[in-house]
Amino acid sequence: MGEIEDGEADHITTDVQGQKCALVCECTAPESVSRKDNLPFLNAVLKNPVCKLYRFPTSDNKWMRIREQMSESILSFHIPKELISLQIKEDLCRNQELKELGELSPHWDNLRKNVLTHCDQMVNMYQDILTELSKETGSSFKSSSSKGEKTLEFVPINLHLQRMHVHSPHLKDALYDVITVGAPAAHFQGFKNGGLRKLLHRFETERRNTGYQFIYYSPENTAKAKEVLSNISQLQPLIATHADLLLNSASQHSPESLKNSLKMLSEKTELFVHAFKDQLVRSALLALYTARPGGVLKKPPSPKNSTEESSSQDPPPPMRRQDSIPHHSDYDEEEWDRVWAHVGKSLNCIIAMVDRLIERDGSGEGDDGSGKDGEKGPSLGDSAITHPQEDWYEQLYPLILTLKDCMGEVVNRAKQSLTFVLLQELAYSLPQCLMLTLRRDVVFSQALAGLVCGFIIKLHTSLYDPGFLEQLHTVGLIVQYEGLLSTYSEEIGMLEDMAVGISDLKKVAFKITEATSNDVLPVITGRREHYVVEVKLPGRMFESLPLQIKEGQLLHVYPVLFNVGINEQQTLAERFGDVSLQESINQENFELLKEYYTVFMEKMPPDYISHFQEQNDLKGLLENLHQNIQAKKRKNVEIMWLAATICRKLNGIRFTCCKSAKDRTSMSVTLEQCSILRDEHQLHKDFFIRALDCMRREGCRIENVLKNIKCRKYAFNMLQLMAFPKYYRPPEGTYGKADT
Ligand SMILES: O=P(O)(O)O[C@H]1[C@H](O)[C@@H](O)[C@H](O)[C@H](O)[C@@H]1OP(=O)(O)O
Repeated sequence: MGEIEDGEADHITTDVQGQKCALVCECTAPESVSRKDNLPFLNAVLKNPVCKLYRFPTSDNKWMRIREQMSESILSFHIPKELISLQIKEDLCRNQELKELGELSPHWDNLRKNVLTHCDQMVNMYQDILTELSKETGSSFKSSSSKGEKTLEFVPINLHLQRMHVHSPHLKDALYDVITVGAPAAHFQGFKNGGLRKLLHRFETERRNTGYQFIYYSPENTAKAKEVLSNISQLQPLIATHADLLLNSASQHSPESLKNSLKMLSEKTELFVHAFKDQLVRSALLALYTARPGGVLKKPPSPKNSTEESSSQDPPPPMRRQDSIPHHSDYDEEEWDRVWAHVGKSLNCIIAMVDRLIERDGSGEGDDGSGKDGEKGPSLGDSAITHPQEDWYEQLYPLILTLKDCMGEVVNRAKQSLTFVLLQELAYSLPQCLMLTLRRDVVFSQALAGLVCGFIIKLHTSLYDPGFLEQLHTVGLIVQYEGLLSTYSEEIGMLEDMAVGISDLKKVAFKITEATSNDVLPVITGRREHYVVEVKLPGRMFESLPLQIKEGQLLHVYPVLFNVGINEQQTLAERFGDVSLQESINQENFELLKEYYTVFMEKMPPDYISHFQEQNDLKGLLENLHQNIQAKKRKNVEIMWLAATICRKLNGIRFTCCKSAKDRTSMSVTLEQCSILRDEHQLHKDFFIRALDCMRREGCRIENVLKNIKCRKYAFNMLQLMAFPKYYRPPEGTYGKADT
């Protein structure tokens, strides 16, 4: 398999007989190292800890004590359930909007009916999955052997916190966390046609080139349509509430309160008006116009001057070629501008009226009703003529009604036109399009469960580190994934799924709130393009946070993935297959990591940076990583070590993944742990291999194998191991045929 050439296969195992490091004891008690008051919070999400204690010699012949801990998380099930509920809501809402699209010409109407049938089926499927998952109360672990189960599709495989706590004689205690989890992938759908990265690309290319019977909107524009729809649905009720509050202030005749209410109303209305500035709304309105019965243009609506990238080059479908084709001029493009501008004008009327009321209240003078700027809104009219003693409520009420009406009109038109954009996305290639959405949801759910788990643990361990908290709200957190998948056979598809799932995590932001009850489980809000995960902290912990975080500032994450296949399949890929997927993933993610580093250097305070630079040579490490990625060396595990080191130095969240997070992952995390002990805690160099073997033989990871497949053996055979890089081979007696 190649690795023998290096002269490394003389010993398949790295075990040194007779010279064992000491595994002092096993315990099941949760870790007691961090601040005690944080424990209930962490214990609410971590379950079934397995602990192992070791004692290893240091280079100056003292002893270091190591506590290794591995815990499951109830977030494995909680997050998928939260997410599926949200996705059902989002899809139900979209289906409703499709139904409310109004009258369409027969072609579009049939298309819509077809889309709705499939979308309803899809929602039913999500509901069934949610029902099944809800039966799993209290579950916190999905084993590797259940990875293909349909009802557990959204649940991450074998998710654990792998923690190493080091007490070394001369150094401060240190904690090293890695989240271990099976690569987020759609095992139930399988990998016959590849994974998301390829499938999405292929789907988009085909869709772009098959403009027949629907209008092509780019993924960016479809996403924009969803964003505007979501903004509308949030802003409209908010504006209505602020308008009612303004009326309330008016009836109380309170100038201060009136001013404040007006300020809020103005801000929200401006946001609302701004939301429609997009050219997409304009082009979508025209498109919808053509899809109404009789509303046909000579040409399909061309988004040439709009944000649209390309439109169908194919001839319009037959039903467009009617004799009674109206001219472009039949469509009054300016009507939208008028409707839209009415909202702004209505607001101006309200502002003018409030100014006038307050002014006259103060001066007791009369008014000619002409308004300050002389501009009259759509219905200000005679109601602007007012007197000091008049009821403020009476004066404002009709204006508020007008604002709400104008807003309703805008919302109605924009909603329908943008829903029409969504119909185009769904219209092509049903039901493949929905299966692709399902696949992306499944993969994302697994990735998100891991991320939330990692975030909460990171927050818990670094809660009293001011540098970390500053970084959290000014820069955001790097989340680094180490992938060990091969670029051969099925694992290509897994890696393609994983790459998209991890990249989709960019759409997630965190928000920390104060827990008001004992329920500290995270809550998710949002929709597919943008989710917010609310993490609740008990009062005392919440109080210690910086103001920006307490005020609800969104905290962002920057996911990066580096993959290096290490097994016999990777040897085949290198010899006879293709490793370009791994190469491009590593190259692309290196750029992302570099970008993060640049922002980190720019945004963190100068004092912090100068201290940071004294301690770390991040520039050098990044350069080294870059060179290793460019070098295109086989099984270059240096890439993983460098990426992990950079992540640790940048205070990031570490993940290690392979197909099941059981065998290869166990080899990698144990190697990482021992390498840290050697490089950071003066582990005696003669004991490096012994410590490694000891951990693999008796540590938490062999327990992980046991809990997954009920057998205490890593699922490797001798032949496979010959292909593994040297330090990834477990000791004799710990591997063999296992029924996985
Ligand atoms: O935890 P993994 O490394 O993904 O487990 C693999 C193992 O590496 C491989 O040798 C073995 O043949 C199996 O394919 C394992 O995967 P399972 O998902 O079957 O546990």
